[in-house]
Amino acid sequence: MPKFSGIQAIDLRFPTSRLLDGSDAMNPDPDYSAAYVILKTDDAALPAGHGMTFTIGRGNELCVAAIESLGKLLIGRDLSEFTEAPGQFWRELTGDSQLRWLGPEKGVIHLATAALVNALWDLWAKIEQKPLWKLVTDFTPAQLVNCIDFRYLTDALTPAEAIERLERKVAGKSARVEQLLATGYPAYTTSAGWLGYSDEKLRQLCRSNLAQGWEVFKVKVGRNLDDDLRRLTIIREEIGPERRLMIDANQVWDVSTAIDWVRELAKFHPWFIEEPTSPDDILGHAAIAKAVHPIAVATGEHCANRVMFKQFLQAGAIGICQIDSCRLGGVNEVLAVMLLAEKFGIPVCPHAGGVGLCEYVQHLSMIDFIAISGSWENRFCEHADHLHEHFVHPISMKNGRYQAPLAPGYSIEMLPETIAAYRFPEGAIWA
Ligand SMILES: C[C@H](O)[C@@H](O)CC(=O)C(=O)O
Ligand SMILES: [Mg+2]
Repeated sequence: MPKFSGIQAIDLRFPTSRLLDGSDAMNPDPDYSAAYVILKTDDAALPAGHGMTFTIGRGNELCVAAIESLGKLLIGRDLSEFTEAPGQFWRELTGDSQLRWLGPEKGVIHLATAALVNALWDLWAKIEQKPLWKLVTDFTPAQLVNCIDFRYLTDALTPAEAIERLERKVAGKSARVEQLLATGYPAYTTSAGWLGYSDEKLRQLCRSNLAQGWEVFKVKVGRNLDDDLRRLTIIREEIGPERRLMIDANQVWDVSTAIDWVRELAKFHPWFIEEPTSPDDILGHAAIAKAVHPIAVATGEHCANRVMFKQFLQAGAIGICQIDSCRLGGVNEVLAVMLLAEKFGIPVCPHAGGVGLCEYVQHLSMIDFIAISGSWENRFCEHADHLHEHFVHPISMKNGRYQAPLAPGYSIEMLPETIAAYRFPEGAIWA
């Protein structure tokens, strides 16, 4: 049986702040970055697993160090320990008694968990010669549930209930695979509305995105109310009154400011307000949700773990669940949150963009559609048009929809020339 034999953790940074791509009210100058992992086994005939976690620049080196510390737990273990009991393996990786003190299951150590766990899944899917979404949706309900650590969840969802809920979706799975392959998964774009872009650039990008077939748009708000009113007027002029529009404040407001500000913007009919306040304030989100109804409240890109998501759902604090492929501890924990969201009847609209996040989350939305919620109604996977050229198997979009990836793996492997050029600080881009 192959054993894990080596881990390489690499600091990759992309200078996106130079053009203010990705800028918002809280993060004015992000340099999209990846703490990138290559996971090897002692079987030279097997491919390597690739994974990454996402940061916005400074501090990426902390994730690299955490990946190196956590990665030592894998070395010498059999690959089959992961593939036969993925949930138990995940618990062991996140449960190391000394490393766990750094979280538990939050912050840098959990970002590192995501990079390693995602590399494990990439490796498994490559060995099975399937894209990740197909690997997971081919599981029986019991196999899928076996991927999840249910500790801290059973007051909301037990493994037995999860299996029973998944069983209900089995009959329609193959029809949904056909539908997905025929049309792709619905998406929305954030590319037009970064906060640092000029009004003219916002207008031009709305036009070019409409021409490419985009129907659903998200724009950044929250730094200055007059700017928001002007920018939302522009975007409504361009996309019209009917298309869906969402707004994202990236955590800048107190609860009462959020309520007042969103009421001022309500005339633009946003579908949801994203991250209106601290990502840890569950009751604050619940208060905002009540006050701004029927505008939904969305959060998740900074939601640390499945326990926090459980409470957001139990408290009725969110109308949209934004799983994040790198903030949660990789595929296993994302599956747990998607099952919880299904139980509470809340649509999953993953956070994406950054670098690599679109490549990852397309698989997760497809798993949700085929095997978990069985629906794409009111569900859109985020898209942003940056840095896809760096991937061996980049996303493919048509008419604002993600086309199902067909290459084996989790679509996250980067080109060797990218890894050489963007390595921080020694790569040519940074020299
Ligand atoms: C700093 C990131 O670009 C952030 O603005 C992304 C985000 O909030 C989103 O895509 O949503
Ligand atoms: Mg956001």
